[in-house]
Amino acid sequence: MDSASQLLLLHPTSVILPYGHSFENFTLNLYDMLSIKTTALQPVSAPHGSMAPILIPLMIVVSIIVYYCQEWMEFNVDKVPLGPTSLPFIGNVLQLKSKALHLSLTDMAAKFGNVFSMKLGRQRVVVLNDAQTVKTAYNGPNFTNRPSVFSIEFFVSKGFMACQKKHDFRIHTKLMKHAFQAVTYTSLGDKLVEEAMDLINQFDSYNGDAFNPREDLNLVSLNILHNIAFGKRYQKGDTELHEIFDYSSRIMKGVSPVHPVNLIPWLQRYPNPWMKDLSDARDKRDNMLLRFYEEHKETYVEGEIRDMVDALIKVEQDAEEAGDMETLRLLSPLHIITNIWTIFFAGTDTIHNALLWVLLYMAVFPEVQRKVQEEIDRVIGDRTPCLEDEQTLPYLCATFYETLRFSCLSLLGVPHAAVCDTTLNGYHIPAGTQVLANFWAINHDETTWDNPSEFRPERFLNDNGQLRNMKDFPHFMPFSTGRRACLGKNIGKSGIIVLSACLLQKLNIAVPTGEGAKQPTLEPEVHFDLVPKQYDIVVTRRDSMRS
Ligand code: HEM
Repeated sequence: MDSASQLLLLHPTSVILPYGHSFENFTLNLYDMLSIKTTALQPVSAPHGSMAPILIPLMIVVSIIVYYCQEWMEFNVDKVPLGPTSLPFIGNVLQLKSKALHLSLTDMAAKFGNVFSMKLGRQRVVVLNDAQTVKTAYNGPNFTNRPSVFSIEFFVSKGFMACQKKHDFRIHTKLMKHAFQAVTYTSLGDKLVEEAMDLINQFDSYNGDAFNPREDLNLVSLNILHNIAFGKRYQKGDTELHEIFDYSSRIMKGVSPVHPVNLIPWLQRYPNPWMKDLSDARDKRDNMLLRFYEEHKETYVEGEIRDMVDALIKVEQDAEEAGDMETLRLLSPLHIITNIWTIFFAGTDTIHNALLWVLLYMAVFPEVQRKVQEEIDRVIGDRTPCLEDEQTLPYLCATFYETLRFSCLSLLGVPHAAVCDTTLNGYHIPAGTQVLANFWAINHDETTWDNPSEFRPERFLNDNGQLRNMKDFPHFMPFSTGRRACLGKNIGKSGIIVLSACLLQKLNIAVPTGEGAKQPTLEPEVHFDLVPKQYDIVVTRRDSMRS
């Protein structure tokens, strides 16, 4: 989620971090807020004989007592999931290691149980730490909402992401699935190969010197998603690409839960620089995407679906012919571009992040890379890889799954919210409470995985080297589960597998060697997702190695 979230993604006043939003920034911002509040509370020299010197400390003490009585009631009377004692204003933020959020949450689960709660700022958030509980919650009807956050709704109010009405959400989902299917059956494979070939040429240009692949992979993932969504791809330096980067990064900052407009609600109603910046970014995005939409309308040819915009124009025309006003209501140009942009935003960062992990693991685990290449040579040979090859490359598929499990790039998924007052594992969860799944704990659970701290694609294969049935891994859900599970799962999987096949057919990836070479670490950086720390690799042509 979230570019979105990091998807975008997307989340609230309080406390959901958007995809890609650094957790470190989040905690720092809370400290800043706190220092502002404490400064604001400094008594300004009280007049002689005033009661202020006694009253203010007394009020503070009473507030603190009331705060802890409320917390005691929540745990012992309301029976919300147990959790660590919090501090007023900042909640449990100080107990979370910003550099190892996944470990902090897992430690808390060991202490308070697989369903625990904590406070982020003033909001109580419930964290689910085992596969069965996540399935119970996410596969049922009571946790299908997303938390409500002003700035997220500001950007996606016309789309499925912020939709809280069951009926409308169902229509949105049907439309989105339609858009995805249309793209999967058109030229997805060709688009992936085109990106892979450009990337190989780009890597060639480094002539075997060490380099950081982050920017190149960013462009590749943006191009894949933009091409699927709007039928356009870019070269480094294109003006339109800069505009996209510009408004996307402003939107990313804007959807942060600690953005001033989320923290101080009256800012949402009066003109101020923060609201102006949000409006400006939204206008730039909408103007560009509405232009793309109009261009598509003018050049649309019945029966030829070039991308998601065409797919939804077709549904729109079909609905017009059938007089289906119910569907048309959610197919205005603004609905169409908002939904497609959300998918673009959600997919770009996750693909980027997944590719970064794949390249890192290939460099650090050369034996795995060798096995992947041996399979590609045997099955594909010199032919250009295509979408259908996914079925015949079990070792590469297993490596993809192991990459998702081991890196746990989607650490907490996208936050859910309770639709109504409900219960989970005997605990009371009030309506609107945010719920997070700790996928790191699930992917590294020693009771379900054999030696989870080892990177071993073979765990997904049977004795004949074929992919095991995914039913053997009911605890593995890298794309989450239930009605809000990842919509781009197939594109994500095919995208990474086809790109990896193209790259590893032609290239060897290694860690830099020699004096002063920077060695990569497998430790992640905690954004909302888990992202590899900056690293360098060395890439050489396989054919040049053979000759
Ligand atoms: C390896 C790549 C990917 C992984 C690991 C991944 C994982 C996830 C996860 C864990 C969620 C949260 C689901 C939940 O809230 O329960 C999610 C949501 C989502 N993902 Fe992905 N994702 C990937 C790629 C993509 C791509 C390529 C796209 C778009 C083409 C995409 C679009 C979305 C959307 C739109 C949502 C929000 C769905 C909703 O709110 O109903 N994802 N993804």
